[in-house]
Amino acid sequence: MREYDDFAACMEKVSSSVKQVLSDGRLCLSLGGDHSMGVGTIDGHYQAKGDLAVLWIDAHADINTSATSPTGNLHGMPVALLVKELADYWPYLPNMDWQVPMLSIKNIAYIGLRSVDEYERLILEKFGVTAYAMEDVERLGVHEVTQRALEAINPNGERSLHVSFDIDSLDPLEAPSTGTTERGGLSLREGVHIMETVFASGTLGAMDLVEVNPLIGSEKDVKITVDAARQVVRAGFGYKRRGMPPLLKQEIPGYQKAD
Ligand SMILES: NC(=[NH2+])NCCC[C@H](N)C(=O)O
Ligand SMILES: [Mn+2]
Repeated sequence: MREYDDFAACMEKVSSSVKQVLSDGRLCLSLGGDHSMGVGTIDGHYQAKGDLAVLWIDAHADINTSATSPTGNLHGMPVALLVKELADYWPYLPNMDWQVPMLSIKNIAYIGLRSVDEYERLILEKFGVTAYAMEDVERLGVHEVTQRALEAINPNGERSLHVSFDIDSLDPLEAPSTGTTERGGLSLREGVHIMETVFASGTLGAMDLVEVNPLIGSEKDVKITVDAARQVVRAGFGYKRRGMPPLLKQEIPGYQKAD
């Protein structure tokens, strides 16, 4: 596993920071960076709120173990580290004793998949994971897919929702500055719609926005990628494309009473 020691040390800190923010009664937004970050953010969320629902929006399933990964890259493994159903498929991991896989694989749903490794596919099938790939977005439309995903993992809206949004879920035309682009992805509009639906559910506890890499691509590539990330995030926290009235003043300026 590449850069394992840094990962283990860093995630323990991420987990305790996220736990702290959520225990203070705030919402938590984590920006990345490598998607392996989800191990820390979701662990911290779980410790603060207990039973969670996780919406994983990604081109990839990120559910490889060290034994199935074709690359050894930790950003392809976070979901497998988090779920209890896969705990017995890992060797002993040094410096990860703080992390106990508590999440049920039944409480995770994917949207946007289009690059899934063979053993990842086997895992998704074996455990009946809720997974809406790009062909499902085409068939059902993004609104229906998002509603069904949320219904599957959080039917009563009682669980705190964690959204882990990988910018590579978007089409590389919309978000080129990321390490593992896959063509044929979500449009920015679809990404924004998913997050508007999440906001409307009133269940969001914490969100990750990951894999934005400003070292990849031209200045223009970086600009459109960061702007896409910004739009996705603000939709999740309540921004409306139809516009927002002023927060403080509710009178229209310039009014003069005719006499
Ligand atoms: N977060 C990501 N960009 N993940 C890409 C994972 C690619 C591949 N499935 C792997 O395990 O290496
Ligand atoms: Mn990912």
